[in-house]
Amino acid sequence: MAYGGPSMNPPAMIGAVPGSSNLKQVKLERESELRIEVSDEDLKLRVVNGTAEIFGSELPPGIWRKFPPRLKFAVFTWYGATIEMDGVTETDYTADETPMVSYVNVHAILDARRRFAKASTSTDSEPVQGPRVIVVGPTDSGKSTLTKMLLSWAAKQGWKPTFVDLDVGQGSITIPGAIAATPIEMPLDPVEGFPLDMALVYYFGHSAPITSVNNNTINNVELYKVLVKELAQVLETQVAGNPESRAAGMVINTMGWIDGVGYELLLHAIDTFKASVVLVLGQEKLFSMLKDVLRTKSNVDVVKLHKSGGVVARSGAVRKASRASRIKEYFYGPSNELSPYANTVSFSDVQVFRIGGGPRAPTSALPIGSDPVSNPLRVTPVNIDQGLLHSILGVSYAEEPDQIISSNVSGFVHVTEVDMHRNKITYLAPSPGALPSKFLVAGSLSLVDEGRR
Ligand SMILES: Nc1ncnc2c1ncn2[C@@H]1O[C@H](COP(=O)(O)OP(=O)(O)OP(=O)(O)O)[C@@H](O)[C@H]1O
Repeated sequence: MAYGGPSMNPPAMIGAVPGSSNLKQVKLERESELRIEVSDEDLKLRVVNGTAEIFGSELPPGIWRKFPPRLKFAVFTWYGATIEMDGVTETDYTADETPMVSYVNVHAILDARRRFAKASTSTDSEPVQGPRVIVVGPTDSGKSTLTKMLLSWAAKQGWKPTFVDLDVGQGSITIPGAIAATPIEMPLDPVEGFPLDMALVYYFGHSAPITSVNNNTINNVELYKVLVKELAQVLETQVAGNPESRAAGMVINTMGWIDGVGYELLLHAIDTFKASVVLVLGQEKLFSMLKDVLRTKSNVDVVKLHKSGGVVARSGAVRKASRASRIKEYFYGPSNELSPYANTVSFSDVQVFRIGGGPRAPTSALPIGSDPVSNPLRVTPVNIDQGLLHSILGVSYAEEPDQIISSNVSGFVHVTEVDMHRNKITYLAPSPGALPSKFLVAGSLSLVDEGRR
């Protein structure tokens, strides 16, 4: 099997379907895929013949599915299929060189380990832990995509693995700026993505551990580590009481930041989650560094995998736009089918906090002898004023302000109006009614509301 770089074959088209200018059929040979970037309009697609899957999730035969604008995905077939599309794509081409066989081989090994762990549950006093897989690699190496495949293939076989998302840049469970985990009980829907109802979410509040806001560098590396630890500890307790989820293990997605502090954070995540399999996508250097540093740990396997030629590289601007659309998706749904609820409350009904000392103060602005580095874990009340307009705030489950760092959030609100005359704040929330808590957490994430997409 050959895999690696892109192989752009002219679409193996059966041709336009008579009677409709936008209908076309594509015949896919075994182990090939149709790579699609949806244009600015929805695309409809169905499997006419054979079987095909999108990132590990099988498409039901004959049924039209609608894919929203700008979605990038591949329809892969193991044994051959005919696909029908209705609509105009930005791009679509078939590729027969994919790393899918190596990915499914990894799945087979994980499956065997899950079975071994499950069998041990009933016999051993110290049950074996199922595989804890962490997917690492540079930006745009296909980490999220491989994560989805491994989860969907596992769920298809009846496992309920836990998905852990540490990528605050994209935030696939809820929104960017959050780290979260959720059990996966069914293959993932290619449009809806990850289920939200059982998610355990911590709000970090920034799109990267070190960010720049209004030309000020904000270093929240400590906070990131603390939240990763909190999440790991809670999952550890949950898994300890649940043999099914312990045997199924975890699949952990990480940020594409792999140098310097980013590398340290990867090691921190590997250690904190006690990862047993490290999958390194598309980078020789990272692979050998990790292999070397983890060589003394006999229970950790470091595996190198090829990046798929279909992964679409995104510029900084595209990433920013995709973060904004991810946040909109949280409030409006993937196909703009939901309506968030607007609520207006008095300033006194809520308390907003920020974690960390904000930007570093220049030494010259501080009293002599004082430390220019502010406490990275300090929880400070925030005055409600126009500065909060457009902010995305996490609704904390904390009962007291000093529990804010260690508390998960019930969801997010988007501040759409701050009325300084009436001391009222208006926000959008995904569900109606009063907020489950009055403690709100602010970070540097915001969304300038352009209304519905
Ligand atoms: N085989 C493929 N064909 C078409 N599109 C693909 C394929 N694989 C991945 N993509 C698309 O490429 C984009 C980037 O992939 P993905 O999000 O998996 O990369 P990543 O490494 O997780 O990115 P990040 O650096 O943001 O974490 C996504 O939009 C994904 O749907």
